[in-house]
Amino acid sequence: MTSYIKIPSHLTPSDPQGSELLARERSKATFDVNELTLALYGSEELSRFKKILKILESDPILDKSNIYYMGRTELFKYALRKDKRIIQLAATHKWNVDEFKIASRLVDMSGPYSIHQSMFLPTILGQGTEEQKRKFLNPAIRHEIIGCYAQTELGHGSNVQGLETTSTYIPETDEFEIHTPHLTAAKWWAGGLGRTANHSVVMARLITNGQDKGPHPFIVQIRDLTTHEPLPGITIGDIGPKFGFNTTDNGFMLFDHVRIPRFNMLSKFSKVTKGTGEYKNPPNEKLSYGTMVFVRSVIIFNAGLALARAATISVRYSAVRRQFVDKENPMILPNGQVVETAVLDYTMQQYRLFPVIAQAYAIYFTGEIITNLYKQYIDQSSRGDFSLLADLHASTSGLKSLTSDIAVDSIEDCRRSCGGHGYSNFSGFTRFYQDYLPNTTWEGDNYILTQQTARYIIHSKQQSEEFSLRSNESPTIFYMLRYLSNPSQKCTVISPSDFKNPEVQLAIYGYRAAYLIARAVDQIDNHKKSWNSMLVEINRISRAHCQYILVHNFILTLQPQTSDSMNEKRRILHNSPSLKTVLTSVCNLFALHTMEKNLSEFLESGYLSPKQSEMLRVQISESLNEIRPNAVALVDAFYLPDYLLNSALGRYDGKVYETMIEWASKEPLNGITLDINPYSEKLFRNDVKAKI
Ligand SMILES: CCCCCCCCCC/C=C\CCCCCCCCCC(=O)SCCNC(=O)CCNC(=O)[C@H](O)C(C)(C)COP(=O)(O)OP(=O)(O)OC[C@H]1O[C@@H](n2cnc3c(N)ncnc32)[C@H](O)[C@@H]1OP(=O)(O)O
Ligand SMILES: Cc1cc2nc3c(=O)[nH]c(=O)nc-3n(C[C@H](O)[C@H](O)[C@H](O)COP(=O)(O)OP(=O)(O)OC[C@H]3O[C@@H](n4cnc5c(N)ncnc54)[C@H](O)[C@@H]3O)c2cc1C
Repeated sequence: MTSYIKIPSHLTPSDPQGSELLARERSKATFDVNELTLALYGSEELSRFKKILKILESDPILDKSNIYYMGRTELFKYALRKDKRIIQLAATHKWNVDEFKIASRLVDMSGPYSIHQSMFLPTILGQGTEEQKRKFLNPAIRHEIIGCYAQTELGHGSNVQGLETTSTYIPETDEFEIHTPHLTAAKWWAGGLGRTANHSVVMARLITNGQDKGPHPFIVQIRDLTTHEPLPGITIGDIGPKFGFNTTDNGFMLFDHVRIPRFNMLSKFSKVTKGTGEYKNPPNEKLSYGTMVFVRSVIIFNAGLALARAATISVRYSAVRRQFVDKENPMILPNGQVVETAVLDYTMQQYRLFPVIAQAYAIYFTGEIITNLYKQYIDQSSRGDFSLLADLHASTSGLKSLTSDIAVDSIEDCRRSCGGHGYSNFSGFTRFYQDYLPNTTWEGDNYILTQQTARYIIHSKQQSEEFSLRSNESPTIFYMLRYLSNPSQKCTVISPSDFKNPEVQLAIYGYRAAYLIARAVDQIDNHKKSWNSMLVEINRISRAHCQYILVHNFILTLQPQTSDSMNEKRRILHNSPSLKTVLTSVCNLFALHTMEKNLSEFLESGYLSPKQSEMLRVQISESLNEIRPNAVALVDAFYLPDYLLNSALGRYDGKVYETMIEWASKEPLNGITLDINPYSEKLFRNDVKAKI
């Protein structure tokens, strides 16, 4: 890339250098970083990750050094080029789906094909018959057709039952007619629709024999495969600039009585019979919402990765950034020189950043568990057993909401923890934050989704006689029985270190959740409170329940398991006392910091006393001290390469200042000649200064 300013090459940052500071941090670690990385990835995935990284890093088309200077159109073209390149590389190197996902994660830019891969393919896979898969899935996997997922409309997104687009069965021709009856029925937001897709999953109300059967998925070809023009009766466009996610062409679409064959209704679960138009009910009414359950489970896992990334940048930078001399405890180099204190040594910075490391680990482990639960559901449902669906829907809804909220808040906290440089695009936070942000809205607005979780839990409590039976089918709410059966118990903590006991932590979380649930049920059942009047409480219930799940899963991950049930990753963890020790500190910090952030609810439940809450704070400070020597190593273990981070602040080698000035010298604004005379006619001369 072109530099427009020559930076004097003899200048280096004042000592100590960033690389030296990070090396000192790394030498303090009490555990083997490589071992923890292996326990997170597993040896097979790690070696695939390294192999793919090497390919991507050296590919000129996937070079990221210019992207901070691009505007929307240029960025979009870059995104299209890189999407094509990944597909070509996948073919050359024969990548499987997991390898393809690794490459997409590393390249880290939503693109015109993202929704094709994340929603169009999974919808056909999950909702199509074998015949439909042969017709649509195989060419879609080969990217011979490119699809999008058009569910949301201009007037409705959250309320799927309120969608207005219709798909009416026409027995005479054995077709469906897709139509947009009102402006509010215009499809809106679909990723890849604006300029790219030639096919779409369209969620439309199925009307047959005059009866409205509600939203169902249909495959509609929307553009000509040769000219790429919209097909007759279809109007399509890009919806315009957005807060972020500008590398994807989110689009709008209107249908004017467009006919498609009956075959194109995805019919794995519900069908319309040829000629009679008879409707066959699905085994569960909500199976057509299946793609949303899948994507929500992916969002939970991705929240852990986003937190790991934010923590990596901010912790490394805080170890390099120095500000003021802490006179009571100055930073002294091996040569005796007193230097300014690394900002990571300020306890306030630790209190802001170390919980983010803990959130990343906590959500990563739950992400893995939810991914496995989803796989188990898919396995059972292929045999006609849908018993896990209600619990899976409830837990993915609440966890998607909680984890993406945590991630959005923490990414911004991490960015601010980098001071002024956090505001520069070179921090690696700007596009990352903008592109992450819609995770709190898409795939279900986070406040709406908590109603799904709370409703499931409240129903379970209301049917408490059968609750014990149902809890066997409901792996995520079994805990409640224990606490509901003895509501007057008190927390047993008598000293700060008692808070480190996992049983104590689970009891505190369990009582608080059970208390909120019992109180809401009382308000609804005995005081006839309306659902709407209870929405704030309902949100609290879902969050309390999901925080319990996160803490529970972290503790479970660290507990000894029978060797048969242990996979390679868990075996590495359990065979290493030093890993278990450091992750136990991280787990404690997650549990206790989350508790402190929600202290009013724990106190209100009466289970925790004000005296105990003081001890809680003492123990949090203790946990921060435990983590301090391992902070950099704990983020290094995430193994997020510089290629992914694209951050001057979070570089592995600590060369923060050298990179900041080098990247600034490439700002194209530095290359244009300006006429700043306010009286001259010309505002700009676009001639570029001599290139260096
Ligand atoms: C070769 C290359 C291969 C490459 C492969 C690469 C693969 C990469 C994979 C990567 C994957 C993902 C990456 C992540 C990127 C994500 C990008 C996402 C982009 C954004 C896309 C979108 O936003 S699409 C639109 C999403 N829209 C929504 O989410 C809408 C939200 N609203 C709803 O879901 C519903 O309206 C509602 C749940 C809020 C309410 O529904 P409804 O009114 O119908 O129901 P009720 O509330 O009355 O409930 C009735 C009962 O139904 C139960 N229910 C509801 N929903 C579900 C469900 N989904 N599943 C199961 N059950 C459900 C509900 O609990 C009620 O039950 P009962 O109480 O028992 O009656
Ligand atoms: C970047 C991006 C990409 C997207 N990609 C796609 C895509 O590819 N395909 C697709 O189909 N869609 C897509 N969407 C749309 C997305 O799924 C919806 O925007 C989302 O589901 C929220 O719905 P809404 O916009 O209707 O919000 P609304 O429901 O209108 O929400 C507005 C406000 O009302 C509140 N609210 C609404 N109802 C209730 C209630 N019952 N109780 C309490 N509060 C309520 C909400 O909490 C929110 O604060 C995308 C959106 C974005 C931002």
